[in-house]
Amino acid sequence: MIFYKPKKNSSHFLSPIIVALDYRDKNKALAFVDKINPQYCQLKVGNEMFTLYGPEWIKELQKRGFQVFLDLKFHDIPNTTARSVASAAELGVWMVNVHASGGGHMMEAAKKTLLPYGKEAPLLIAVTLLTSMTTQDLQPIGIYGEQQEQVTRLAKLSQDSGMDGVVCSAQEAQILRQHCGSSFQLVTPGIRPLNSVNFDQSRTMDPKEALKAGANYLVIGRPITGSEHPVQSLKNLYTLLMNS
Ligand SMILES: O=C(O)c1cc(=O)[nH]c(=O)n1[C@@H]1O[C@H](COP(=O)(O)O)[C@@H](O)[C@H]1O
Repeated sequence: MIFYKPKKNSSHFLSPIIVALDYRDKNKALAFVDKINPQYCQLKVGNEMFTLYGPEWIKELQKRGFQVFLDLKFHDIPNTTARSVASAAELGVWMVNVHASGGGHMMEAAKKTLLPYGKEAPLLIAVTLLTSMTTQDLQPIGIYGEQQEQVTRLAKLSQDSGMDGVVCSAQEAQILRQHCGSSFQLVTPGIRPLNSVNFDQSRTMDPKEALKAGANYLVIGRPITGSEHPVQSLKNLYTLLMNS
């Protein structure tokens, strides 16, 4: 099993699991977080919890030793996006993301703003095509062709614009490995262990298969946080991946 580096040039290694902390209630989130160990996973804070609880919530998680992926999917003009990414860096988060469809100028500006942070800069990741979307969803938004073509096009643009990696579905991991090489980070939501419900996700994959396909990180929310025993579900997944 391969472990992954937390920040560029760091000698510490991280679990491949990122748990999406999509809770409305902070106390419910803490009831889970306080029973797990940072060795098992990193934590992703998205729009729901950040809107409610802000930077203090990030600090609470960092105080407990967790690396935080701030998933606010910035998508704006280059100047605004760059300043937002710099604000994320000020929070000391481990990973932050933007939407690749914001374009090359936007991503380059975001990358440039992180230069002063050197080794302390968060990993900067671009979302390609949301894992809830299928080929049928593309035409109404003016994109003709297959989902995989769109993901590949945006992943290459992201790499050329200096991103450390992309968010994609694990279904595209293998092809992106071929196009983008081995050091480009592939962060894959839509992870669904056998017998779990897809909900609104379309492009899904089993966790072991996702790692085999070339994903670096597996983003997983409801199959863990919505399960009857979230702590046990996380530990089981960790053990499964470590023993594979
Ligand atoms: O950027 C993300 O994290 C993301 C991108 C994407 O394409 N698909 C996607 O599901 N996500 C996030 O990954 C998490 C998936 O959660 P579950 O579907 O509950 O496992 C959610 O927090 C989403 O916001």
